[in-house]
Amino acid sequence: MTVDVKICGITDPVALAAAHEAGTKWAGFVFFERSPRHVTPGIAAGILARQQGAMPLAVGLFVGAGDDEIAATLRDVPLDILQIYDSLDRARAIRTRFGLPVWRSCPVSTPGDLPGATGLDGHVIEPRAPADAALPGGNGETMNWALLQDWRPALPWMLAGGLTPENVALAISRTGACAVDVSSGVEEAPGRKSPALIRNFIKSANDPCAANKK
Ligand SMILES: O=C(O)c1ccccc1N[C@@H]1O[C@H](COP(=O)(O)O)[C@@H](O)[C@H]1O
Repeated sequence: MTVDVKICGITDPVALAAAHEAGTKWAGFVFFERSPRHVTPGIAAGILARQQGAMPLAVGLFVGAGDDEIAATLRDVPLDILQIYDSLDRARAIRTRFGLPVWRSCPVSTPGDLPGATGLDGHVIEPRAPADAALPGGNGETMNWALLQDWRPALPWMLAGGLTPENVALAISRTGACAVDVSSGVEEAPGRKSPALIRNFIKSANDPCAANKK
């Protein structure tokens, strides 16, 4: 079984090329100004334009964004999927308005937080950020994987939160995730992706024995 990987918070063409060559399925661009990985639509469009030939699916990450902001971004950037940090109703409205697949980020701290059949296209399952955190995600915090043990997901989902080349295989074996999402765990500094860490992460995610090597 191949585990699909999303490398989130791409800020330069070298990182996108490294992620693509290593086999990532999705490349995420963060359109949230408070993030150290924030890119403008112009920067994201420029990075995508530099990538020749085949390329990962482009995911745009939005936090509490209005329709005008999303529409303006889509005018410049050929996004394939929208990753939304907002209420379920708002995520559904965005899906209807823009006609693109929508993945909703779901902060999980109890089993009751796990989503059912929402009518969206998928969910990103991640830890609930502390109330005083500057960002709702991308904080390098790991969630309690045991919460997912008896969950029967109704839609595609990916596991996120504090994943690294060192712990991703264990996370997959504990949760049964078929897709994983990483941002800070493949960086050499906030907002600066490391091609070597990206390669190691994707390799570990697909090495069934890596969880036993720790
Ligand atoms: O990456 C960011 O800067 C970010 C900002 C605001 C919301 C979400 C963000 N990232 C997402 O958070 C999770 C986990 O990230 P990490 O691996 O723990 O750093 C992931 O879904 C990112 O896409």
